[in-house]
Amino acid sequence: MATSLKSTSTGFLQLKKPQNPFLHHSPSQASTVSVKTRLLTPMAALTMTPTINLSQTFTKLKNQRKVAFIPYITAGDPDLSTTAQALKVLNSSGADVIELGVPHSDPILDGPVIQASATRSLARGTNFNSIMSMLKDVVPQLSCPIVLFSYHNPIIKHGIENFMSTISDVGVHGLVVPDASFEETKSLRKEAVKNNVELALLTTPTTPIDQMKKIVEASEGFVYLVSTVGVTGARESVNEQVPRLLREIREATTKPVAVGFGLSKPEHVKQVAEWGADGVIVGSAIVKVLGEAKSPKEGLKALETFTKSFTSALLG
Ligand SMILES: O=P(O)(O)OC[C@@H](O)[C@@H](O)c1c[nH]c2ccccc12
Repeated sequence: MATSLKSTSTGFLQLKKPQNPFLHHSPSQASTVSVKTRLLTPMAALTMTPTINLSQTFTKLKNQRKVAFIPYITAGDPDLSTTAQALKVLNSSGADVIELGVPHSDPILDGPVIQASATRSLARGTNFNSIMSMLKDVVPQLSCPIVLFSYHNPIIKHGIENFMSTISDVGVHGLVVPDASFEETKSLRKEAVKNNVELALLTTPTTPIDQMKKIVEASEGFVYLVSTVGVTGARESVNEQVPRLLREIREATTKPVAVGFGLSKPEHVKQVAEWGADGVIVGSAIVKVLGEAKSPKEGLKALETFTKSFTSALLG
């Protein structure tokens, strides 16, 4: 039985477990880099599209009065080469930020769809290093920032400094560590900041107000509002508490707020956008379409159609 999310020091704690970059350049540096590249190797300049970071992305969208569409997929499901193509399909279908999950053997915050996805990916032999080499190749072809999702344990095993410099070097802009306690996020944030990686934190419907204020104060890039208690997974409807939760967060911070958990239909994301969210996150429903298709080719085709149903709902 998957563990449900409960509020704790960080934002949320699993019942089972008692605790809850991008060598990205600032625009001026980016233009320097692209100018240098253009002078040296014109072809490289064609693929070098220095993306902006999370905060800048949300500011750009706010100026355009747009709500960010943020899909989540598991790296390596059904395989890493399909993930590389899926990232490009998501980007070209209108994703504004992409969440990419590092598959974990014990994804206790995830529902059955993402748990199955992680299992398929791990069975293919996906690991942190193979994901990084895929990203090194693909990120320069994307115009939207990547937020890596990793459980806490693998980061500690890898070494926080090494983990942060590696993800920054391949062009990852943001990081979410959903099972890190608030205390644990402090050491993560220290290394993330050094590597220009924005560490986004999560708050839930059961996070005490004072704790939520600490979380939104420390969160970088955006605040992840988990819309409902429980684990990830498509729900029939969106929690009616979201407007109140958004109001409470808005009183505590001007940072952008993206809402996730359970959103699985275009009308869900439209509703959450109308409630004033700066971004909407869809994971399980997207993972299912891509990972459970009869073939990778069919999965990618279905992914494009499904993604466009969300992005057009947000434009409507
Ligand atoms: O799958 P859903 O219900 O659409 O929720 C988004 C979620 O999948 C994604 O943001 C995510 C994947 N794994 C997580 C673990 C914890 C919190 C969030 C996540």
